[in-house]
Amino acid sequence: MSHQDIQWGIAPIGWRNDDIPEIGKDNTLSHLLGDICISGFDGTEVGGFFPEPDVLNKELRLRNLKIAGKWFSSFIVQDGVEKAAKAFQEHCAYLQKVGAAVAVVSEQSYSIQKLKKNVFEEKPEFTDQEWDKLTSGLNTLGEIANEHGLKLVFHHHMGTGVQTLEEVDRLMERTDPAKVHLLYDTGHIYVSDEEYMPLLRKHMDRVAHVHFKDVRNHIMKECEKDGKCFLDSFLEGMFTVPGDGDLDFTEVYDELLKHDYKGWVVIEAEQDPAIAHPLEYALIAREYLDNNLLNK
Ligand SMILES: O=C1C[C@@H](O)[C@H](O)[C@@H](O)C1=O
Ligand SMILES: [Co+2]
Repeated sequence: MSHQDIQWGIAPIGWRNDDIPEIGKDNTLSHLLGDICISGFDGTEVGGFFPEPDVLNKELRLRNLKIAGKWFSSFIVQDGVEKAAKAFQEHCAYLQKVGAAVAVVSEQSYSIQKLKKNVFEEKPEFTDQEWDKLTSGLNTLGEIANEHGLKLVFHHHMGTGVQTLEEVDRLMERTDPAKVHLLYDTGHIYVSDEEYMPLLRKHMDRVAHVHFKDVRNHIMKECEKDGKCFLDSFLEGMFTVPGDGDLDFTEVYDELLKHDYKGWVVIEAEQDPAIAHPLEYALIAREYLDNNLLNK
């Protein structure tokens, strides 16, 4: 159990957002990587605007930064696993070339993540048959990840068919632990279930990647009252970096250490960069981690 076993990253999502490409569109890769160095993180995840592996590797090497992983939207339930597997092969090949540890997978069949629907009430539910299709498909994708020296980490996510603890339970029960791991995202499970520790305590043995996303409670409540969609909720400021919201990350961190967690913890706080200065918020996170988790 040691601090050194954890690598600390910060996601590009505070600078540029793949779901709304207009926001922060002038923030370049150099700008992002420079800010990551200034705020003292070990690396990042790959954003949609990142270049080919050779170009990226040079930029990383010059700054001594690493890549943790990259998001992949699967549509196994809607389109079948063959189509997903083809795209996932390419995804994993890219990740292998940039030395990543994990491939982040989110099942986006019938997802309302990008739609103007009430994210607090209108999420999709999978049928028993769809669950079978999803879980066996994920095992197939997990084999592909393993062949590339990566771990498939499944991202439970607001507005999708795998959002609540109950749904994560079902997914974990029906997938092979050697092929499908879990990405624990504090912010998504808190907005979904209003608590974040039960999921971690229950599934710690499957957790192979972590997103530290903080939540501003009062904004979450307002967004819920107004029936906002996911994208509008984050544009309102529902999410922020650790130290600026209402979650207690000391509890989470203690649990990770207790179980000898070895892997990445990535700060991930989508906000509008025109409102929340990305470097300013990276430094808020840095100060919180240093004062409350790493040097206590
Ligand atoms: O890991 C993530 C990636 C984003 O694209 C997503 O919308 C965000 O909420 C998240 O947690
Ligand atoms: Co996340």
